[in-house]
Amino acid sequence: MTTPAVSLQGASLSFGNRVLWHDLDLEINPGEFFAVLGPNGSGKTSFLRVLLGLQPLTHGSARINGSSVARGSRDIGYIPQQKSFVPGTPLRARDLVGLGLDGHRWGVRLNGRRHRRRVDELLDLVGASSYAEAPVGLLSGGEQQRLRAAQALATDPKVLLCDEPLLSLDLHHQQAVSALINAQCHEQNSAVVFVTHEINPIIDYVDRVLYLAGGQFRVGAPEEVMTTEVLSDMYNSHVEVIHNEGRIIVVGLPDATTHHHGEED
Ligand SMILES: Nc1ncnc2c1ncn2[C@@H]1O[C@H](COP(=O)(O)OP(=O)(O)OP(=O)(O)O)[C@@H](O)[C@H]1O
Repeated sequence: MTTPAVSLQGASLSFGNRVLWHDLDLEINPGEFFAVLGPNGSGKTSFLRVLLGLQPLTHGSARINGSSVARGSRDIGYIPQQKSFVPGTPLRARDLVGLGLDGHRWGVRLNGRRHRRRVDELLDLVGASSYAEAPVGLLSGGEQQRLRAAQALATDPKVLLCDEPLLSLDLHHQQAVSALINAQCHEQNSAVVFVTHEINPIIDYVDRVLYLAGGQFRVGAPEEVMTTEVLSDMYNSHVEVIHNEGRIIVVGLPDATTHHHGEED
């Protein structure tokens, strides 16, 4: 039996009397593309922070490849939610990607030429070759974001955690970066946990979703979770889900962050 890449047992996370999720049992397998969806403040980033070992659970346990979560795990690649590098950051684009390769401190260190070739390959895959030598602080938000994706993929991680990795990318680069993440998942057998507000750019790749809203969660295939019935129940308000030509359109979302099940508003 394969060890799950990610495993949560009886996991709950609350801040004060605010419950983000409660009693979550979940296993994510190697080679599975797992999307985490939900409105602002529903706990998507907190979910990644639990897996990164940065956020303790209120109850339950979280494991990565069979071991308790720990900060700095070499099994994990992470594309953080976008924050800009300041203009004076003393790194070129290729240095940033190279840091991903160098992160394998105990692994086989690539020699100079192979290192350079791999960095060039990754820069090319995210369409960043033309600005390889540019200081990162001078690049646009989307250009920086593509480098972060390349850096995370450089480590060939067993578990790839992505926090809104397509944010501020144009359509062409959204497609390129999501295809690259999909290849890491379905060809290299990494488990991908992909936080997003919008499922459509990755709809062809997603195996299962975790939908968080109003202190509740649902897990299942997109067609099981993204339905009028399920989302209306979670939001406690009528939400219409339209499936059209392979896309999912959700209409009439209330502000779920101010409504918490089990609480008096
Ligand atoms: N350390 C903390 N202490 C107290 N509250 C916190 C802490 N971390 C997160 N929260 C709260 O938990 C909620 C969930 O935050 P989180 O960033 O996980 O949401 P999110 O789903 O990623 O939101 P967004 O879509 O806006 O990025 C927020 O209301 C946030 O203020």
